[in-house]
Amino acid sequence: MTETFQFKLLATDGKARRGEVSMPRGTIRTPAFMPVGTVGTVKAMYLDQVRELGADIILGNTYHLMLRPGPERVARLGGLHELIRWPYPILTDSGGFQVMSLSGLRKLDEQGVTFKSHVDGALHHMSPERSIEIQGLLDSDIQMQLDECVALPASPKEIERAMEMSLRWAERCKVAFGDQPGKAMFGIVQGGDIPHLRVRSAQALAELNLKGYAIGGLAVGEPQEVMLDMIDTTVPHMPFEKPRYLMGVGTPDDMLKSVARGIDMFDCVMPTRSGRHGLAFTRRGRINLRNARHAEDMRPLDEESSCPAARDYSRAYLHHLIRANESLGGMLLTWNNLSYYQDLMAGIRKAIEEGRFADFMAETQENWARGDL
Ligand SMILES: Nc1cc(N)c2c(=O)[nH][nH]c(=O)c2c1
Repeated sequence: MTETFQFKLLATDGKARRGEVSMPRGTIRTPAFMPVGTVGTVKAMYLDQVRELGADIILGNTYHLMLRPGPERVARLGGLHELIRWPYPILTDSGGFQVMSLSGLRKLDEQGVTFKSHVDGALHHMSPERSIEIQGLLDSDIQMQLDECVALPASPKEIERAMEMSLRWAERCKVAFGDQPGKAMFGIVQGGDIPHLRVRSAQALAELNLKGYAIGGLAVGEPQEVMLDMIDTTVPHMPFEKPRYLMGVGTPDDMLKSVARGIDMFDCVMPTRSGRHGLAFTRRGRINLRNARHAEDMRPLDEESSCPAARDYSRAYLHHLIRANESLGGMLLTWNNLSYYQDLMAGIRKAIEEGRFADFMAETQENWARGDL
């Protein structure tokens, strides 16, 4: 651990990178998957379980936390780490993405976003400066700039407008963040599915000399090949020596293919949300435990797994719990899924260290294709 924010590259294998982000609250081994701790909890998990599975960092959603318990209250209670009992790094998003997807958006202009809370209908305004202020009150370790993510498909004019405003907001967020040695503010590359706008955004953000950079505006419903094309377009214009974070991604296959293109950090609700709905991720692909074919299958999800949820419970029981809408069903499948995601990231890191990432990727995809155990 260090008193400052540092990123160092330990190994590369093709475009894949093995690195470490060192911060006062801990070290993040990259490539890293960040479980989403939406409202100060990784849903259906105890945070010590999340840590035991290998998570070095979790994500908090600024939109949800600003509505309740509220940033000033969290600050009075000692900050988010103290409140939720997670002493390791936390990354917070800016809130803008969820304002635009969850709230009753009322106005979006140069000053920021004005919206009605989905909780109580109260009116809120969030400027770039307020977003950074809120993330500071939460005592977030990695803070994201406020940006505007345009849902695809969208017109080139609309995508360019949003990208240029996001660049201006990035400059305002940098000023508001100031100089916080043990913390970082990341910029977010926008530009939709238009290559020259992606390049413009990445190059302009690089000029700001921020501590890390995210690729936003993807995982918003576009086909995987479009996402991968935009990663290929954007990464060469992102600073090589800074961490690269692909927001909202993704499935295990998305992450493998993105690591192969030079991405270091991921977050996604996929393992937690789909676990609560009965979907299990395993080394032999996905298993939907709602399916009647599991009703009398006494096999575990994966007897070779180190996770008790995968090794010690039958598919029949998991099927029963999910069909009965019992909390334990979502708890066990969330536990299994986060275990699988973290095991996959650990396998990726080791493969890059040993110069065999391409073989690891091919073997992993072959196992998925072989189907259920
Ligand atoms: N898929 C995405 C998930 C996200 N949380 C974000 C975000 O927070 N900001 N900007 C983005 O473009 C974005 C995309």
